[in-house]
Amino acid sequence: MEETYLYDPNVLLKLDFHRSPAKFQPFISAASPGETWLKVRPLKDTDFDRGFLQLLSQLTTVGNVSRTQFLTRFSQMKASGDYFVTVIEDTRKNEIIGAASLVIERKFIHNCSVRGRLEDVVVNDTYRGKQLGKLIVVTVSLLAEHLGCYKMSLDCKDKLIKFYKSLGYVLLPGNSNSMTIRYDETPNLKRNTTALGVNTGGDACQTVSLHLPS
Ligand SMILES: CC(=O)SCCNC(=O)CCNC(=O)[C@H](O)C(C)(C)COP(=O)(O)OP(=O)(O)OC[C@H]1O[C@@H](n2cnc3c(N)ncnc32)[C@H](O)[C@@H]1OP(=O)(O)O
Repeated sequence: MEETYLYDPNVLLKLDFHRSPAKFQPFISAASPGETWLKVRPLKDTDFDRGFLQLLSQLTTVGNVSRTQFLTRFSQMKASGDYFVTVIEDTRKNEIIGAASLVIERKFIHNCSVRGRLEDVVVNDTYRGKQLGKLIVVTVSLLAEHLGCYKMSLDCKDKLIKFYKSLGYVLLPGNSNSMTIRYDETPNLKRNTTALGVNTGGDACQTVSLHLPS
């Protein structure tokens, strides 16, 4: 059966991992991830059967997504051209073990420029601590630069700030608050209003930006 990539996989081979401040020991990259059985590549339409959604459920609630729903969303993302869902596969097991998404946002400002947002970063818990988190985040960060983004940002919990700082992301002074209004919970305007902007310690999110050298 023919498989479809979300985007051109060859673009990942062009990324220069020496541009990243991340310290890889030993050195690895998307083109050479350190093991013959590891593959860094764009999401494929067949990854429904490689445990992609099960992996995402280690990050947040996925729900009961059917194959049809998955394929419809995949087609929409591919048609838009602005979604770069990137995965790490353990080819021995035919299983997706890491993922991160770059979403391109098109702007009028800065001469109709584009910026990137880093979303949905996760590594299978049995594979953590082996540089794969760094590998997948650096891959999509370099991809953002390659695609012409003037900056990339992300929201994360406080405990991950150190991780993202080691990859070049910084908290911008006076401009690192993440604010959210949720529409998927029982409507309760008073509660939502109260929650906005309140620092809830370890669960609070921070906005961290990567400014790419010009
Ligand atoms: C923008 C977003 O999507 S934010 C959401 C991030 N995702 C999650 O929280 C989902 C659950 N967590 C995970 O999937 C993983 O822990 C990840 C993706 C955060 C990290 O994956 P790993 O493969 O373990 O990362 P990796 O091995 O590259 O570790 C890099 C460094 O970050 C540190 N680190 C990794 N995870 C954590 C954590 N949860 N808390 C604190 N430090 C961490 C490691 O100790 C390591 O430090 P070192 O280089 O000094 O030894």
